[in-house]
Amino acid sequence: MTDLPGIVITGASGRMGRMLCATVAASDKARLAGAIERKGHAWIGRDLGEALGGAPNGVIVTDDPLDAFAKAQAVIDFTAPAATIEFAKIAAQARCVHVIGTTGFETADLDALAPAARHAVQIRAGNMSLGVNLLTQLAKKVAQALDADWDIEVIEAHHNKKVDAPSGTALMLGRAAAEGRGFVLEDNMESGRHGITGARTPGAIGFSAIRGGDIVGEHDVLFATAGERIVLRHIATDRAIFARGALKAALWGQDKKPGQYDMIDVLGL
Ligand SMILES: NC(=O)C1=CN([C@@H]2O[C@H](COP(=O)(O)OP(=O)(O)OC[C@H]3O[C@@H](n4cnc5c(N)ncnc54)[C@H](O)[C@@H]3O)[C@@H](O)[C@H]2O)C=CC1
Ligand SMILES: O=C(O)C1=N[C@H](C(=O)O)C[C@H](O)C1
Repeated sequence: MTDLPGIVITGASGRMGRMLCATVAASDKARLAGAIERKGHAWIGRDLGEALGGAPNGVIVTDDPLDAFAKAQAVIDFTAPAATIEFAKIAAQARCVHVIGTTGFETADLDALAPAARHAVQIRAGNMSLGVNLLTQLAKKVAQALDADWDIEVIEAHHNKKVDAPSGTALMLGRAAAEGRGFVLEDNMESGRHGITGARTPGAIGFSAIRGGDIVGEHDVLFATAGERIVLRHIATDRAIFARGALKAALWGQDKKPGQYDMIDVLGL
């Protein structure tokens, strides 16, 4: 046992869970304190290191988050909205920093997350990478600088197992552009065009989603007007960028007051 902050990974067997376990285990600033999977999962009761295909590491995968969170200082959670809402309540009880990478929340889900942040630090972002968070700032600036006759479209591409659309990142970029234009995204967004849609709604921010193969995550913010276009683009080729950002957030949150934060706060952008 060391004095390093202990971190629990939820959804440890998932695409991001595996990457997070490896990132925390390799860090000299944190220790891997626990691994959670859903009830009935084949990894429950197994040594995490062995389940990941390597040497035993002494971390036993559990479906009991309260016991695991109580022995840790932070939880990194890339799972699913319903699971994350439950983890938020338990992180608040255990006074653990809760880093939320999960996407696909409805408005009611976000409302359900809020009370837990009265007791614990909650850091949530649809994308934990430095590049995307920087791009949100650029999207806001460009949207602010251009006239309303520049149409804004967000185009995203992901692997064929992704369950939510638009992606959390696309929504972050769309929200930033809407903020630059001085409106709330939900008041003027268009997604899933199909059939006789009619002409584009002036001023709306449009969303398109591509799903295929093993694409890690690609996002364009397109600004288009008569005679010219600007494209802001981010391409993720390695999930390690998200895991590194999440670990940074977990460490950053250690001395912060309870409340809701995002990666702009963590990165100081
Ligand atoms: N914010 C960011 O930077 C990023 C966010 N994501 C988001 O993270 C989430 C997970 O993505 P992936 O790892 O690709 O999905 P995945 O499906 O590979 O993994 C999800 C894991 O969560 C586990 N899980 C689900 N319910 C659970 C519960 N109640 N208790 C414990 N474990 C539970 C599943 O068993 C699975 O192992 C998605 O919402 C995705 O959009 C993904 C990459 C980056
Ligand atoms: O599900 C994914 O894979 C990803 N999800 C996040 C999102 O919804 O934007 C971040 C990244 O693009 C990968």
